[in-house]
Amino acid sequence: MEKIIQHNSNKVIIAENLTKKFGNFKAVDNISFEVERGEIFGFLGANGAGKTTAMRMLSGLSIPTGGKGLVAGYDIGTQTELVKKNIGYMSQKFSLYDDLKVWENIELFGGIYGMKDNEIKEKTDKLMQVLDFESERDKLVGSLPLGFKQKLAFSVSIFHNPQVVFLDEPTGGVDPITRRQFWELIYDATSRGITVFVTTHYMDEAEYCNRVSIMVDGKIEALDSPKNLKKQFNATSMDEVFQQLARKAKRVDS
Ligand SMILES: Nc1ncnc2c1ncn2[C@@H]1O[C@H](COP(=O)(O)OP(=O)(O)OP(=O)(O)O)[C@@H](O)[C@H]1O
Repeated sequence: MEKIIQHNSNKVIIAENLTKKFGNFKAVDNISFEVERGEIFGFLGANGAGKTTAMRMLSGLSIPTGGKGLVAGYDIGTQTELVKKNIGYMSQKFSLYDDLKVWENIELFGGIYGMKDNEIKEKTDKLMQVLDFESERDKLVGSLPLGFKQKLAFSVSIFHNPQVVFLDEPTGGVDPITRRQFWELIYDATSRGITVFVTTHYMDEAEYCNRVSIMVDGKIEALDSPKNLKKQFNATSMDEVFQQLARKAKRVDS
């Protein structure tokens, strides 16, 4: 099937009036934005703002009820299998198998993405070195600390070298030092041209992004670099920016 965006296009994600309704309720309400290749794009919003719903649409896991989107050059409404092949995805809910060993998880996901056995083996060796995980290779993933699991899950999500990776609260529940180590892996991925689209509730992480959008009740209320957003909202931190916008939310969610 013909690609809609040219290979040399620098826009890896394009959302145009993207909307998702559940019955009459607009979980995602007409959002538009573009993300450039190699960018770290932070996708912020209070609980229930619509982040996960939007991210699931962009990942080919849920069909929009309105508007359109292109991810890695493919239409998220009609080419979901191609979208899924060209992206990585990591969330707290969709992650590694606890009852498989580290190397077995890598082999499994590499295989799902159509990688050849020798390529998987070679890259696994390299990854174990980079993560300093050689002594964990034969351990069950379920026995690893959460921070280790998150680093491994991220590495597995980009193992097939996708154009873009979607991370839904990838560092939930770990301490700031472990989160910082995780972000080193993110920077390394972007230096190899992988685009990172990340949701987080941690405002220190928002500061690490090239640009940040903030959703309120299904709509994008602000979108710019952390520096410009602070200027625009006359704030000293992203936390302050976020608080000013989140206060406007009418939607109540658990
Ligand atoms: N399948 C569904 N059917 C009906 N309503 C839904 C469905 N999925 C999500 N919603 C609602 O859509 C809204 C947005 O939910 P979503 O999970 O996208 O928010 P979020 O910004 O990711 O929140 P959180 O930070 O809590 O994960 C919420 O009000 C939620 O209850």
